[in-house]
Amino acid sequence: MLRNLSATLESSRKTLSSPPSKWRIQPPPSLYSTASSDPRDAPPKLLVVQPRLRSEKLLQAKLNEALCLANSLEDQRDGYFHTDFFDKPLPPHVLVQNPSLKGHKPRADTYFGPGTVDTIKCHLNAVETKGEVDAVFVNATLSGIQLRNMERAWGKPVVDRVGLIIEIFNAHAYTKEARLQAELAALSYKKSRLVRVLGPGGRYTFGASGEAEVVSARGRGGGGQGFMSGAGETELQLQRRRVLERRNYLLTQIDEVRRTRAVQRAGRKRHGGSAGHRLATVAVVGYTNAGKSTLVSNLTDSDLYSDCRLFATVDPRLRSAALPSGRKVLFSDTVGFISDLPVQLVEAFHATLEEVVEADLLVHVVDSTAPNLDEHRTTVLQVLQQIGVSQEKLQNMIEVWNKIDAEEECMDDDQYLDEDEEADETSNLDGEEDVNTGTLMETEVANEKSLCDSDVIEEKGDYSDGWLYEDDTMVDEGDFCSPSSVADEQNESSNKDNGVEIIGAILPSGPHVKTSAITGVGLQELMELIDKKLSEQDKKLKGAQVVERNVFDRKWRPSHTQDSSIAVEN
Ligand SMILES: Nc1nc2c(ncn2[C@@H]2O[C@H](COP(=O)(O)OP(=O)(O)OP(=O)(O)O)[C@@H](O)[C@H]2O)c(=O)[nH]1
Ligand SMILES: [Mg+2]
Repeated sequence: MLRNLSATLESSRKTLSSPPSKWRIQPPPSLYSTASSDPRDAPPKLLVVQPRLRSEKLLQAKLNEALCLANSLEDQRDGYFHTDFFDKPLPPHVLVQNPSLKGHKPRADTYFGPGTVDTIKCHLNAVETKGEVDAVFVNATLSGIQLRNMERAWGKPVVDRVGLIIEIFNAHAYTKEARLQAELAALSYKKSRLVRVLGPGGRYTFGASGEAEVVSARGRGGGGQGFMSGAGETELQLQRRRVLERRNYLLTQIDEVRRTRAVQRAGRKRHGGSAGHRLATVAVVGYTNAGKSTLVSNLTDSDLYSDCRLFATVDPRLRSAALPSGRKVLFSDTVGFISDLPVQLVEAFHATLEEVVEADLLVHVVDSTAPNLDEHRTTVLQVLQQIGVSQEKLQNMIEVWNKIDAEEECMDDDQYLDEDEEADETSNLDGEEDVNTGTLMETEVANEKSLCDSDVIEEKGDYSDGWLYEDDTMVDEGDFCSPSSVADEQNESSNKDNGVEIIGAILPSGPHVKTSAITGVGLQELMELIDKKLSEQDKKLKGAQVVERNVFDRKWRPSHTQDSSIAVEN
């Protein structure tokens, strides 16, 4: 399924002595178009399948994010992306019934019910007549079995949310450190999704592709138990061993990276500062696309890569700047977070995220134009807690609401829209936007709807700075509950086990500073606040050191009586 996963497994295979051909790992079907020999020439075109959510606002935000994710998958060449994000056409997409709603559970075999599976197939066929789709992206977390069954049903590679995010990390990683970590994440993801499939030559094997019925991810069904079990189990073990061997190799390499980073950090702290200060590091964190890189670039007068595609930054960067007091500090620009951030990524990117944990001060950049801003803030805090940032640092964190220039624009637009609607209630924004984005037009959508008569399915035109619009007529309002129940809908699992209450206590009621990283508004204020917080910290630290030194002195300096007793003994 995933191109990088297949490369990973292929390389792990090569590290072993050549196994019998029957044990070869099935290369997963590629997300990338088969027409192009070099996948970097043609980023894959994905059909986005978005399960419905109870709240319209959340649905709009999630669909928008899913479309951005789908368009963000592109390999870097020489450190650059070769297509402009805004030149990319909007990926085709469908809204379907959410199997988790109404208290139901998603099906174990296909996630969606049979009606929805057929509807998506039908829609895929319609879109495919235009030669538009390489793979299907389902914006949910799927098991290996569900992925394989969907691939069989739709005849296309299928990727879920976790898989796509990991794939994007792999595509965007440029430095050795980021590549190692992204590969490790891909391996961990892969390991939990080995399934039994029918490979070429009619043999059952464990891998990420194949045609036949998935029997079990645990290798049951081969007969017998333990060593006496069937051949399938042995193959699964073999696959797992290969994955484990590669994993161990990657972990060793990443450990080297961590050690190097730790030495560099210690060196910076000891020697880097000026005027008696240690060189403090300020880590800039936040949801992906919040404007972290743009902000760091502007604060440090540098030129970090920033882009509307998600996870534009996977390779962390440090840049220095002078605060208003003249004190020199380092700003660390790092990977952005996202809701349902794959746990494999958090674990694999430990070395990179350690910079955040070890930073002297955190600046949390929030995209103030995001309709689900609170969800973004909570997600970031959850991840920070997950990676082990101390409560003290979280409480001392500066929250910056960025893109206030766009916020104003949005407000202007809203005003304009209201006036427009009043003037002409029949005007339809979707139609206009569809022309611009080159996606399915309303009429075409209508035709497809007649083709696909079962289930809920929908097409919308714009996503770049807009969301779904009010006329979302296919929505069954009866399915929806009050907005208060929305937060735990998409992220049920992530909210459940994390300290939501603790997060509520940490979250400031509003921003400390409002900025526009593009126009420079609020940046001076931010620098002053950073300066103030760091000098406060220094004072606290100095106090602590004085106490420590006194203790140290008392402990080790021998008293007069001790001296004399030693003299006597001598
Ligand atoms: N209007 C406006 N756009 C901004 C502002 N800051 C950043 N952007 C835009 O937002 C997009 C994302 O910016 P980045 O700096 O790449 O965001 P990021 O948080 O580093 O994103 P990742 O690295 O992908 O996590 C880019 O297109 C920026 O031009 C701002 O203050 N105003
Ligand atoms: Mg960035």
